[in-house]
Amino acid sequence: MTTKPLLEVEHLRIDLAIGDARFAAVQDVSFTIMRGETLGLVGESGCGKSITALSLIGLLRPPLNLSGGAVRFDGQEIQNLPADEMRKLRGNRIAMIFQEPMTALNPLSTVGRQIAEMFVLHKGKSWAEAERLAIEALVSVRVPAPERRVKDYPHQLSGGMRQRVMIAIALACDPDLLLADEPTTALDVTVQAEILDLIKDLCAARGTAVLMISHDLGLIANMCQRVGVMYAGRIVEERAAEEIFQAPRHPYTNGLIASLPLLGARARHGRQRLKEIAGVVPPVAAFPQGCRFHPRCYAASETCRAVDPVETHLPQGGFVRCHHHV
Ligand SMILES: Nc1ncnc2c1ncn2[C@@H]1O[C@H](COP(=O)(O)OP(=O)(O)OP(=O)(O)O)[C@@H](O)[C@H]1O
Repeated sequence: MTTKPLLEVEHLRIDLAIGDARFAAVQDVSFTIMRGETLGLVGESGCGKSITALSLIGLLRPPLNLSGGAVRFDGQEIQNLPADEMRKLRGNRIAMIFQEPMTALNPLSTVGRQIAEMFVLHKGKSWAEAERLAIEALVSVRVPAPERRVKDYPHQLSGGMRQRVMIAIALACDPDLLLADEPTTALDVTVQAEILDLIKDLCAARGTAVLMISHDLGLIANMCQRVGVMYAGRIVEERAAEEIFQAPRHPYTNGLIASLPLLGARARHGRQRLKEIAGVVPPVAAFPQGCRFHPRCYAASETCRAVDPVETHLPQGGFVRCHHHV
């Protein structure tokens, strides 16, 4: 018996409109997520990670639009779903948490009310029942004194507590898939680790699949079974997390790993200079011809300047998109 993926994304294309011109901000992006699996998307700022996640649940707005490819969720094509059906899917079966919970939470409503709303809207519960479930949801995300906290407004909570509330809202309806876009970037390092552990534990216990987005390869390596490395609107390498970390095949992945701080060395020497990849991700309208990474790549050749590399599928699973991959 073959198991079908929970999410299948095929040849996704997202266009950015500038005046009358259209530029592919994301092009030919394909990946799958199995039930209960955690896939990481990693890459520098501006690579297209967030807009990829937003496109999956119909949240792209002009000047961006999903212009090609297919998104199948649990066997159903959802890229052209009518808005009301997409709204039902969102929150109920696919949930999302963002970097800054303050922007996603309503400042004028108590956190208890905002969690309870999920049970009323999506599960048809009465308000009395939903308020009881909201307290249980706060217990599950390890918020102390939940009976008191449900009466708090978002601004009365710390950043870490707000993110716990967002997780409680996201997981309230027991979704099959959680999209987590830089969920800890705005938090202190110690709080970051607690929130990541919480996401990992809750999703593992409930069998929730996760698409985890971060610019931090270290975080992704800890959280994910498989990793897709994005550069300039493309996935350039996609493999099992341990393999990619031990033996990167794409020069960009190699550069990301080389720029990670080595904790041991830093502890010994106090400070450590990181090897950065020279240059920055170009804006969408200035993606280069040929391989989009070639202007920053140590291995670039004439072929790379002229010919866009295709995905080379690897015998042990996954792929790499590079003319000179190792
Ligand atoms: N509303 C918008 N209008 C114009 N360009 C946009 C808009 N949203 C995103 N972009 C562009 O699309 C590209 C991809 O952005 P995206 O936010 O997905 O990148 P990212 O990899 O998630 O980085 P970050 O972590 O900074 O969000 C970037 O070049 C960005 O400038």
